[in-house]
Amino acid sequence: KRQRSTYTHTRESFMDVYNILREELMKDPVVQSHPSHAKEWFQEVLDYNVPGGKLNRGMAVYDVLAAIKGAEALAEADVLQANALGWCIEWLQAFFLVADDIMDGSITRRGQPCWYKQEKVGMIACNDYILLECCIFKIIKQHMAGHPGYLKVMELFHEVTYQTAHGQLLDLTTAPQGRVDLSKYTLDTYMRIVTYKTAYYSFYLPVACGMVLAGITDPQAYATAEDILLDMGRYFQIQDDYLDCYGDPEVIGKIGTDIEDNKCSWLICTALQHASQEQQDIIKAHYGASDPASVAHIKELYEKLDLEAKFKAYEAQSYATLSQRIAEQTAMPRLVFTSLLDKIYKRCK
Ligand SMILES: O=C(O)c1cc2c(-c3cccc4[nH]ccc34)cccc2[nH]1
Repeated sequence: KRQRSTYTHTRESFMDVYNILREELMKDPVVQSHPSHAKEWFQEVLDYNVPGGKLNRGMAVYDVLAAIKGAEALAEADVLQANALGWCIEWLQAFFLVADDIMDGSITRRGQPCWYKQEKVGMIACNDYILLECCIFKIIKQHMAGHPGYLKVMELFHEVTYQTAHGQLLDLTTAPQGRVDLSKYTLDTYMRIVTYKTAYYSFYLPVACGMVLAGITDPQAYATAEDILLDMGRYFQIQDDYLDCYGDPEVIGKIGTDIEDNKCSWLICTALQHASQEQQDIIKAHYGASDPASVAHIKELYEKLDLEAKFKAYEAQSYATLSQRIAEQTAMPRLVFTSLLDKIYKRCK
C-alpha cells in the first residue's frame, strides 16, 4: 500500500509515536497487574527520562529509510515501524544517561535534576535504567515481529549496547573523577572513547536501523556505513568538546564545564600533545579544578597553543575526507550520509 497522504516528519509526529509506545508498554500484563503506585512509578520513569532530548538520533531512522526507499513509497505502517525503532534509540540513550549520571555524580540533565537525584528515587534509579533497557526489546518485539530483519535489529541493539558500555568503561578508567592522570590523555585513547561511547549509538545505529527496514542485507553495505559513520561520530564529539569551551552558552543551552570536570576531551588531549614541559606542569596544576582562576589558566594555555585554529583545520580536513568517502561509496544513496553531515557540520549547538 503506497503512501497516499504524504507524511511530514516533525518532532510532533515523532512524539505521537512516543505516546503510542508508552501506552503499549503500560498495557503490558505485568504493568497492568501492578498496584497503582508501581504503575505510576514506571510511567514516570519513561516520561521523565525518554522524551526531553533533541530527538535527533531517533528521528534519523525515518530519514534514512525515506532516503533509501523514497518517502512516497512508504506506507503508514513503514513510517510507524521506522519511528518505533527510532524511539528505541532514544530509550537506549535514556538508559545510558540515567546510569552515567549516577556514575558521574551529575546534578542536572537536559535542564532538570538527574532522575537519581530525585528525593524518592536515589539508587532505585539502578533498577529504573534496567527497565528502560528492557523496554527496547519489548518495542522491537511489538513492532518487528514477522519482519525479516527482526533478528538483525535485535543483534544491533545488543551489539551497540556492548560497544557503548566499553566506551564508558574506557572513559571512567581514563578520567576517574577527581584524579588527574594526564599520561592517559592521548588522542588515540580519546578517539577510542568517543568511537565506542558515542559514535556507534549516535550515528551507526540510526542508519543501520534504517538500512534494515529498507531491506539491505549486504554485509559490505553495513561495513561501508560503519566506516563513514564512525568518522562522522568522532567529528561530532570533537566539535562537541570544542563548543563546550568556545561555544556561546546562550546558543548551546548550557555552560561548558569540561575543564572543571577533568574531561578527557579533544582540547586537552591536543594541548598535551603540543605542550612544553612547563605548559604540562600548568595543566597538571590546574586541569580538573573548579576554581575560576584554574579554568582561566587552562583557557589561556589553549589560546597560546592556538587550539581554535587547530580545531578549524581538523574540521575542514574531516569534512573534506568525509565528503569524498560519501561521494565514492556506492552502497547507499549519498543522501543517507549527506543529510546527517549537513546537520552537524559547522553546527553551533
Ligand atoms: O543530541 C544532540 O545534542 C545533538 C544531535 C545533533 C544532530 C544530529 C542529527 C541527526 C542525527 C544525529 N546523530 C547524532 C547527532 C545527530 C545534529 C546537529 C546537532 C545535534 N545536537
